[in-house]
Formats: sequence, structure tokens, C-alpha cells
Amino acid sequence: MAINLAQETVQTYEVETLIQKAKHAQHIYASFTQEQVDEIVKAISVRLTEAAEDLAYKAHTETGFGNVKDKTTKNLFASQQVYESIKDEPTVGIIDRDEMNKVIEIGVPMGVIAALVPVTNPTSTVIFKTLVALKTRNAIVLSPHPKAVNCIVEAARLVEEAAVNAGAPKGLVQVIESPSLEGTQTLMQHDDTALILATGGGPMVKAAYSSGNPAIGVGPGNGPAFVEKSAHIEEAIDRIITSKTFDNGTICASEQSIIVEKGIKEEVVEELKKRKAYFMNQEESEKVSHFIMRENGTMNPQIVGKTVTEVAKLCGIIIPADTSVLISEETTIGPDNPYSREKLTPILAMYTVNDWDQGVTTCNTILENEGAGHTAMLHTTNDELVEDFGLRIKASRILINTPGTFGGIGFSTNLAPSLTLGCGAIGGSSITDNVSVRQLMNINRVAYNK
Ligand SMILES: CC(=O)SCCNC(=O)CCNC(=O)[C@H](O)C(C)(C)COP(=O)(O)OP(=O)(O)OC[C@H]1O[C@@H](n2cnc3c(N)ncnc32)[C@H](O)[C@@H]1OP(=O)(O)O
Repeated sequence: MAINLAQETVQTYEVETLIQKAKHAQHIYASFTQEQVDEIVKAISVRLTEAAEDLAYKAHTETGFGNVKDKTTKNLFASQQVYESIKDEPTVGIIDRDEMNKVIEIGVPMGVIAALVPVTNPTSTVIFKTLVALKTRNAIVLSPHPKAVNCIVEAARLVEEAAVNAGAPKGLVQVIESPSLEGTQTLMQHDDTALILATGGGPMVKAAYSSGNPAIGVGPGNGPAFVEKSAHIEEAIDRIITSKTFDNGTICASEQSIIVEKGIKEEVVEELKKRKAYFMNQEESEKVSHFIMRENGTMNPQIVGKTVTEVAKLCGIIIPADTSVLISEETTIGPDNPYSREKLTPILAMYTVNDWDQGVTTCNTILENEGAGHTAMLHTTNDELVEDFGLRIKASRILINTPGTFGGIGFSTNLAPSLTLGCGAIGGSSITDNVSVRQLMNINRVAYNK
């Protein structure tokens, strides 16, 4: 007990030191001009683009999740696409003058951002969160998931180095190198923490919300993909398989179930089989079901981000070597049916519905079970149904004819490119936006008498 207390005190002290270093650097940085800030952000983008593959390799080796090729793409998405989307955005001083309404907007930094970094997308999340934090003249303290510390520390080191070389004050990017519950809580509850960006497992996100500081948290996803009867089936299945297999399913906007109208089911199944989906029989489904969740009701890290072959081996089922995803046909939705929940691995549930209305209801029941406010997909060629789906579905990102993984993060859609996706009030979040620079600065307004 005495040893634990001593360790906790050391960790609290370390975190306190990191926050003070970040705070000091941010005070200096707050006086930087837009041009200076933009040079720094550009330098980070260039350096982290160069390092994308190496960091992907390190993230894969350390976590055992996903694969190097897709992690490289995720890193490049953060260093290039996120950068492109923010580079011309004004964030310093007067950012807008509305002459007609006589309102002037002024961008003000928040201060020190506390950023939780998940094990599923570690290095890409570091690149994303540091870019948006530094573009808005904030400092950032990163709290790594304990199983991805080394790659997160390395990514943060490269960001800090690039920033300093481009003229930033030392200390804007800090990392907790020995993460612990105690240390993370100290960070989240600290008076000098301006905002928490919490991406990760449910308990961590809840802890962020109860810290007493403003927080933007990302709840679980559980995206249903509704293949409606007018859908272009070959394209729809191509999108779903590409999305679900990307980095072995680690993106929270990825598809978790397919909802298909019974009139087109046969064609959909045929197309899925063409794309090497493996339909499990009841016995196989039962075996795999025991590995999806762990006893505490959260996702089992043994299957997260693994290849379909690894999952099959672990669960004791035999599948063809070229299998893309495992599919379990389901009829029930609820906390006790793991197939109806989030599975960040190449496993999908499939539900058959009679018609459009039942399909929409099924999507909502799945989201109410888990993932409310996150993401849902519709595959259709009928524009009228798109609006009906949009009006009825309980998701912040309602994606049409696009892969969930890429559509949700703004890679294949025009949503803001982001790796932190708001889930709205229904998902326990204050916003439905894809987080970007707008959510990381305060906007003061000068307003004249009408
Ligand atoms: C856009 C996007 O795609 S974001 C994706 C974000 N979504 C997710 O990460 C999915 C939800 N995550 C999970 O379910 C889990 O993290 C898993 C299954 C992926 C991994 O499980 P595990 O390796 O067992 O880690 P788990 O998240 O349960 O945390 C283990 C411990 O690390 C701590 N921890 C987790 N994240 C952090 C963090 N960022 N900083 C400090 N500590 C952390 C947890 O509090 C927990 O502590 P405890 O053991 O004292 O309770």
C-alpha cells in the first residue's frame, strides 16, 4: 500500500510538471501571428508525412492491431488530409468580419488541451490532435493508452521537434510516458486543463465527462449498413468489405452489421460470398460469440484489430485462407447478443428485414443498443429514401453510398477530416461534429448596437 501511494504521488508530480511546461509554452505561443502558426503546422504536416510508414510499423508492432499498410494510410490521412482541411482556416485574431450584421469574430486559444489517445488509432490520433491543437495556438498533453505508449511518445516527439524547428516555443507537446489511472485523472481534473479530447474506451470517456472540466468525448460506434432494395448491390458490398477490412476494422465508424431487405437478400449473400465473406453456421457463430466481449462487458482486446484468420484460430473455427470477413446471421438485438454490438474486427452481423420501414427501425434498435449518435450507412439509388433515413435515424453521421470507415472520418465524404467524431447528446457528447479547429478555439464576438 505504501509503495502504491508513493508511486501515485510520483505520477501526480510528473503530470503536474508536464502541465506546467505546456502552460508555459502556450503562454508564449498565444502571441504568435497567423503566419507563424501556419508555418509551424505546415512543418508538422511535412515531417509526419515523411514518418507515416515508420510510425505505422511501430504502432502495429507495439499494439498487434491492424496492419502497417492501412496504418500508414491513416497516418497520411491525418498528416495530409486533415492538414489540407485546416491550413487556410483563420484561427488567430480577427477571423471573420460580418459587415452587414456588424459582428467581428476573434479566435482565442483555449490553453492546455488534455488528449486521450486510443490503442486502435494511436499514431494517427497523435498527428490529428496535435495539428488541430497547435493550429489554434493551444498546447497539448497526451495521455496514451498503456499498450501504445512507445509509438505515441515517438509520434509526439516528432511533432514537437518539427514545431520547434519551425519556431514554436519548446514544450507545446507533452506526453505522459508512464500512463496510469491516477496520472490521467490528475490531467483531466487539473485547473489548468482547458479542454479534454477523449477518444477511447467507454469508461475513460465517462471519466473525462465527470472530471469537472469541459470535455469532448467519443462514445462507441456500432454502425448499421442498410442495403435497401434499390441499392447497386455489387458496389454496396464492395464498399462494406473494403471498409470493414481496413486496418482489420479498428475505425469506430466502420460497419458492424448489414441490414438487408429480404427481396434482394439472395443477391446480397451471393455478392458477399464473391467478396470472400464467410457465413458462419450456428455452431461456429456460437463459438465466436464467446470471444467478442469480455466479462466486464467491454470489447475483448484479443480480437480487436486482428486478421480474420487470427480471429478464427482463436475461436477454434476453420475457414478458407482467403476469407475477408466473418458473418453471423442474427435475429435478436440486445446487450446479451455480442453480434448486435460494436466489434472492431472483421466480424459482421446480418439482419434480414421485410421492407424499408422495418429496416430503418432495425438500424435504430441497433443504435439504441449501442452506438447511438455515432454513424449509420445507407446504400440506395432512391433519393427520397435518403431524406427519410436522414430524418429518422439516430446517428450524427448518416452516410450514403460510401464506406463507413472512410465516410465517417471525412476521407470519402466532405465531412470535416477528423479522427474524433462527436456523437451528440444521445451519445453523451455535446456536439455531433467531426472535431476540428472550430471546436478547439473560443470565438469572442464584438457586436455593435443595431
Ligand atoms: C475515430 C476512432 O476510430 S476512435 C476509436 C476509439 N474507440 C476505441 O478505442 C474502442 C473502445 N476501446 C476499447 O474497447 C478498448 O480500449 C480495447 C478493447 C480496444 C482495448 O482494451 P484494453 O487493452 O484492455 O484497454 P482498455 O481500454 O480496457 O484500458 C486498459 C486500461 O488502460 C487505461 N487507459 C485506456 N486508455 C487510456 C489513456 N488514453 N490514457 C491513460 N490510460 C488509459 C484504462 O483506464 C484501463 O485502466 P484500468 O485497467 O486501470 O481499468
